[in-house]
Amino acid sequence: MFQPDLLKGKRILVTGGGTGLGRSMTHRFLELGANVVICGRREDVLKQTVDELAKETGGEIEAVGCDVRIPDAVEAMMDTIWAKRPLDILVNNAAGQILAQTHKLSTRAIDAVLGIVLHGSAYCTVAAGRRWIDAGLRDRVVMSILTVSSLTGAPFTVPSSMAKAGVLAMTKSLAVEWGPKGIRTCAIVPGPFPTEGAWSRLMPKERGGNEELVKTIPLRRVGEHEELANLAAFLVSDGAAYINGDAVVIDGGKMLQSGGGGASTQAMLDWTDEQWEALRPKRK
Ligand SMILES: CCCCC/C=C/C(=O)SCCNC(=O)CCNC(=O)[C@H](O)C(C)(C)COP(=O)(O)OP(=O)(O)OC[C@H]1O[C@@H](n2cnc3c(N)ncnc32)[C@H](O)[C@@H]1OP(=O)(O)O
Ligand SMILES: NC(=O)C1=CN([C@@H]2O[C@H](COP(=O)(O)OP(=O)(O)OC[C@H]3O[C@@H](n4cnc5c(N)ncnc54)[C@H](OP(=O)(O)O)[C@@H]3O)[C@@H](O)[C@H]2O)C=CC1
Repeated sequence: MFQPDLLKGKRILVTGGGTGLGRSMTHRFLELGANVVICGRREDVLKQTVDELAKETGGEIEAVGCDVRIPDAVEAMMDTIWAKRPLDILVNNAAGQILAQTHKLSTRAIDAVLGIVLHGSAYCTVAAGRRWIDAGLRDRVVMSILTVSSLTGAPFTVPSSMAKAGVLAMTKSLAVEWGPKGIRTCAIVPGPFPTEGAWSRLMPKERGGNEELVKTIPLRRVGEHEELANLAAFLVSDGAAYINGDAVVIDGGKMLQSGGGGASTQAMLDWTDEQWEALRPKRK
C-alpha cells in the first residue's frame, strides 16, 4: 500500500505506544522505516512491546517510562529523547476512560482522565513544539488520537469527551499558530477498534457485546487496527504535508448513523419489508 521507506529517517514518539492502537501504529511506523520511541507508565509492558516489535519488524524502537500527567516527567522524557536525536513527529495517543454516571464521579476520577488526555497531550505537544521552535526545526508533525465523542459529546464518558474536545481545539489552534513555523497538526477520530484497554472499561457485557455494537455501524463491523495504522502512517508522512488542523474520522460511518434520525433511524433499520410496505398509500 505504501512505499516501504515512507517514514525512513523519521523519529516518532507514540505516547501510550505499549498497548492497543498505539502499539499497532508503532508496528506500522517501524515497518515503514521510522525510528519509534514509545512511552507509558508500566515499564514491564513497554519492555515487552519493544522486544516483540523489534523482533517482528527489525525496526529501531526504544521506550521511556513516563506518566504524561506529570510535567517534569514529560520534560525529562523529551530531554532523554532529544539527547539522541530530535523528534520529527509526536503522536498523542495515551488516554484514560471511565464509563460511569457523571453525577457520581469523584473529582479524582475527573482529574484522572483530564490529566492523561487533556493535560498530558498539552504537556507533550508544548514540550516538543518549544524544542522544535527554539532550534528552528521545520517539517514537524503533531498528530492526536481523538474519539467521536470529541465531536458529538457522549453520555457516561463525559471527562474523556471534554478532554478530547480540548485536544481537538489545540489541534486547530496550533495549526494556525505553528503552521508558519513549519509544524503541522492533525488528528484521527476513531470509531470502535477492539483493544483490551477500551473493551475492558467501556464494553461491559450489559452493553450487549460486539453484536449490538455493529448494528450501530453502517459497515456492520468494528475497525481493524491495520486500517487505523495505515491512516496514521499517511497523515504523519510527507505525503500529507498539506493537511493541517484537520481531524479525519475513521468509524465505518457510525457517527452519521447515530446522528440525524438517532434512535428512530436505528429502529427503522430493523423494520421488515412488510413494515415498509404498510406505509405506502393504498391505491383505490
Ligand atoms: C465502544 C468504543 C468506544 C471507544 C472510545 C474509547 C476511548 C478510549 O479512550 S479507550 C482507552 C482506554 N484505556 C485506558 O483507559 C487506559 C488508562 N486508564 C487508566 O489508567 C484508568 O482507567 C484511569 C483513567 C482510571 C486512571 O488510572 P489511575 O490514575 O490509576 O486512577 P485510579 O484507579 O486511582 O482512579 C482514579 C479515580 O477514578 C475513580 N474511578 C476509576 N474507575 C472508575 C469507574 N469505572 N467509575 C467511577 N469511578 C472510577 C477511582 O475510584 C478514583 O477515584 P477515588 O475513588 O475518588 O480516589
Ligand atoms: N479502542 C477504541 O475503540 C478507541 C480508542 N480511541 C483512542 O485510541 C487511543 C488508544 O486507545 P486504546 O489502544 O484503545 O487503549 P489502551 O488502553 O490500550 O491505550 C492507552 C495507552 O495509554 C497509556 N497511558 C495511560 N495513561 C497514561 C499516562 N498517564 N502516561 C502515559 N501513558 C499513559 C497506557 O499505558 P500505561 O497504562 O502503561 O500508562 C496505554 O498504553 C486513545 O487515545 C483512545 O482514546 C478512540 C476511539 C476508539
